[in-house]
Amino acid sequence: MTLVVKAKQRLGAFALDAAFTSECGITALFGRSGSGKTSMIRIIAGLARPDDGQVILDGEVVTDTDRRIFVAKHRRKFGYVFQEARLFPHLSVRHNLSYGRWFAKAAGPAESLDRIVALLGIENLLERRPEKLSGGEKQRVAIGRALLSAPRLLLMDEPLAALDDARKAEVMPYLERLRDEMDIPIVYVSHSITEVARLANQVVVMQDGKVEAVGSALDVLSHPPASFERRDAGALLEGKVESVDARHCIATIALKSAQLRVPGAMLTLGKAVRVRIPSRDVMLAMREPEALSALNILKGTVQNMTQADDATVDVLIDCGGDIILSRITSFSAERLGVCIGAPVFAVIKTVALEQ
Ligand SMILES: Nc1ncnc2c1ncn2[C@@H]1O[C@H](COP(=O)(O)OP(=O)(O)OP(=O)(O)O)[C@@H](O)[C@H]1O
Repeated sequence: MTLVVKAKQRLGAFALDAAFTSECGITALFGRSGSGKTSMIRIIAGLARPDDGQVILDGEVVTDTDRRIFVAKHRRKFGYVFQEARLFPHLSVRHNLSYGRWFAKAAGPAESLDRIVALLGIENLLERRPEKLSGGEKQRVAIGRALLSAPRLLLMDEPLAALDDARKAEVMPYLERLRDEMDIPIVYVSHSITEVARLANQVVVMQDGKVEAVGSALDVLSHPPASFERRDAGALLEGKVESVDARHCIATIALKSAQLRVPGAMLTLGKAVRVRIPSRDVMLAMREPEALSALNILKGTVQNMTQADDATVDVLIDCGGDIILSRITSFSAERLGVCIGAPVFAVIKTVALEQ
């Protein structure tokens, strides 16, 4: 599946001028509030016409301003999930789901209700009305309803933004299953680095109506573009659970060549996981530190250094093919003599497991 989007649109004082191509899996549209993510998704959905642009899914043109093609939104057979679940309050969960299916009849073979219900873990909710569901449960039903309409593409606009952290954590594994088990491409709008780090295969970073960076999640997040909130900068790495020390609740994750220890006794051996290491949580040492409480100290070589406005330096460290980012003050960089090519030790204070 390939989605090609090119769009120019003037919205009051705001000018959208963005283009990207995405392949299968989850493509995250990521960026600050007002960067143009929703405007972009509205154009893909057919909820808005660009002044100039194209939307092409797998070779089928659904918008082309030059050729005056604009397929109406209900004929695009795209599914939508919004921030609010928007379920019918007077219908049970089962009937809300059937509503999605009813649309699918025109669209082609529908996914089996049982499969979707099991995928989203909503078996026990089928007879309930939406008012008796938690926010996370409502959102899972909304996703189920969208999937049952047999969409060719699923558009999700901040689907977790209205949920608290506990509900977000509840829904996230279902989104992962959706990504891994359903053959439906997803465009996922978010301004949460945690969601993007955990879910996205590809990331399109939006800034002031333009695409600032595009690429695999691992690449884009580990080489953060200028617009990234500085607190969001960090490395995203993939690895496998190599061993679990149940007594100490510590798992060892094997990366390309480095190993990381992370808290977590419940992990399955061999499971593929992602870890995110915020750059502000990585200190540098020029000699191997001893007797530290930090679980992870990686040896590497400085590959690049970028000076920021606030008297800090982002240091890119190559640890045998695993790239770690460290943010230190310019003062520390000078005092330690950190320079490109220097051997260093990265002392990692926290590792977030995005399993
Ligand atoms: N119909 C409109 N008329 C005028 N300005 C608009 C219109 N729609 C959107 N805008 C402006 O376009 C800009 C981009 O809005 P958009 O909703 O696409 O951003 P976003 O990245 O999705 O933001 P958020 O994360 O806050 O939802 C904003 O400055 C918004 O005020």
